[in-house]
Amino acid sequence: MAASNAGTMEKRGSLKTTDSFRTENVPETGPLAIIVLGASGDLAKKKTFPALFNLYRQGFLQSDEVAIFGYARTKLSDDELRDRIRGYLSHGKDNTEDLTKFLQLIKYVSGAYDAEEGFRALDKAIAEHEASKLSPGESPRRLFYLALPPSVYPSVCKMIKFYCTPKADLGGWMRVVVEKPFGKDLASAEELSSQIGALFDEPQIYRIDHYLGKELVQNLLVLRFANRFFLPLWNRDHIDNVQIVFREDFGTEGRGGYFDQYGIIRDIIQNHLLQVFCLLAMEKPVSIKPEHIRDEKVKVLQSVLPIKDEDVVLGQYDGYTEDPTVPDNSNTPTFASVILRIHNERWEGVPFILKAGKALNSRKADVRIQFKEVPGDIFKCQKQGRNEFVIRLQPSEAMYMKLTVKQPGLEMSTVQSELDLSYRQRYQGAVIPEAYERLILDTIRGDQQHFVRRDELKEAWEIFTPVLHRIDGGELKCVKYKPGSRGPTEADELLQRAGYVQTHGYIWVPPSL
Ligand SMILES: NC(=O)C1=CN([C@@H]2O[C@H](COP(=O)(O)OP(=O)(O)OC[C@H]3O[C@@H](n4cnc5c(N)ncnc54)[C@H](OP(=O)(O)O)[C@@H]3O)[C@@H](O)[C@H]2O)C=CC1
Ligand SMILES: O=C1O[C@H](COP(=O)(O)O)[C@@H](O)[C@H](O)[C@H]1O
Repeated sequence: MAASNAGTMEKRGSLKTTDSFRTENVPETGPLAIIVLGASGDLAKKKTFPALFNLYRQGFLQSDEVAIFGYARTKLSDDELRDRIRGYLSHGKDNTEDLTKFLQLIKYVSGAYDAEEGFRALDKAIAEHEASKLSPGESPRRLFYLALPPSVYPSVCKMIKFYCTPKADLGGWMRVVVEKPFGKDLASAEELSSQIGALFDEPQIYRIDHYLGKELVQNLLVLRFANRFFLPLWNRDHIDNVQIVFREDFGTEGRGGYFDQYGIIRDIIQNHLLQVFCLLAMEKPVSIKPEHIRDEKVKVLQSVLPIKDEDVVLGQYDGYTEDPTVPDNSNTPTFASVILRIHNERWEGVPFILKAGKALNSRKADVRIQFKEVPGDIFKCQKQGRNEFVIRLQPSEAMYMKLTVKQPGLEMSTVQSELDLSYRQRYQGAVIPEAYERLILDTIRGDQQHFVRRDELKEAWEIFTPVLHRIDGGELKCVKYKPGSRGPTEADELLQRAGYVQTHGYIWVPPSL
């Protein structure tokens, strides 16, 4: 969030659990400890601490109840950790009062991820904070954020369960946020789920997928179920094909070692794009309660047919293997286009094309719903293009409908135009929160709506595991593409085969203010 937006932010009162979303019978107030495990790492400095700072600036975290603890193996003093993260919070304005006060809330404890000593020291530091802040009738709240490689989740979860659980007589809660990738395939994800599930109940586990925290992703259910327009059209009778696309204009720079073990399907498609897919394709939930929404997501995932090889295109950009941490013979895809087909009454025959790539020609993520042609084309305008509803998730959040209108003037000719809802123009001055900010706030409030439930994750892995095993086994190969391009031409051919008809000569330009 831009620092310049700070002026438009409202200060909020102390955190309260929202009744309509309450998942546990928890006390609403009491000292709050946020523990960032892996505090020395990349995610912590780039996302977790900035999100916490933004929550603090907006008054969602208050000095009289919150303390933040960083934990990692690296030996650091409190001040050294603060100096490491300062630059990621300040946006160039180094010593604002808010920043200085926020940094003072942070303490650092160093220790191993599998030894009790460090976790006992962490527990002691948290307990001191709680003892100093606890008032009668209140209970401590502990939020553990695992900004760590998944390989250490089991041991870290054991340590926090055994050494950092608040004393039973104090009540309160403890919640654990785990990052993706949650496993590498169905079997490993299930094993990890069992290990963590043996220690914590499902309402304590927050499997984060930061795409679920993006403004326009959160808008999808509202769009679909609060607008009469869409209700009758959102099905196989009217929709021809759906694309969910993620593009990045940079490669795996600095993350090659991690990326090569996972690839683009595990990094983006199996989680981020599949979550968007669920929200687009699921049936209407009974209510907006987290469990009702997640029940519907599971159902639609269960209706996805096995992926066929001919519905997959894999790519790897030229130069990817030049990274010294990537093997020369790597078959890891940095690009993939995969068609999902749903076997149900609403979607039979409608391809959902999920496409993601690194080192492409642009950075954007959007959803493109292409409608079928109008029967009985009396204006002979079919060639000009089909109706499309496009949801631009990022950057420049927007949604627009491509439609055919009469060209202004004396002639009766038609032209493609759009109904455009560009957020920057329509909601001037509004602050769109960072995904992590929103999701951490949800965790504090006990709202699991935007987190992935265990059975949902299992279904997601069921869909992709056969393809992933075939890639890992070298049976499905990547084609090369040029960095800075659209990706492999084979992906465009796949799209055409799926029935997508491109509108030539039409480009949507985000309106300027
Ligand atoms: N970075 C990003 O942009 C994103 C990351 N994620 C996920 O978030 C989690 C953290 O990511 P990120 O911060 O990039 O990871 P890092 O590689 O930066 O690791 C975080 C910290 O974990 C410790 N660590 C690193 N490797 C190991 C290891 N093999 N064994 C034990 N400890 C280790 C290090 O701390 P120390 O040595 O001090 O203990 C390190 O500072 C991962 O699950 C990642 O997939 C998800 C989305 C985006
Ligand atoms: O989870 C991940 O997401 C980022 C892209 O996130 P965005 O919010 O900037 O779209 C991606 O770069 C990274 O590879 C992946 O691990």
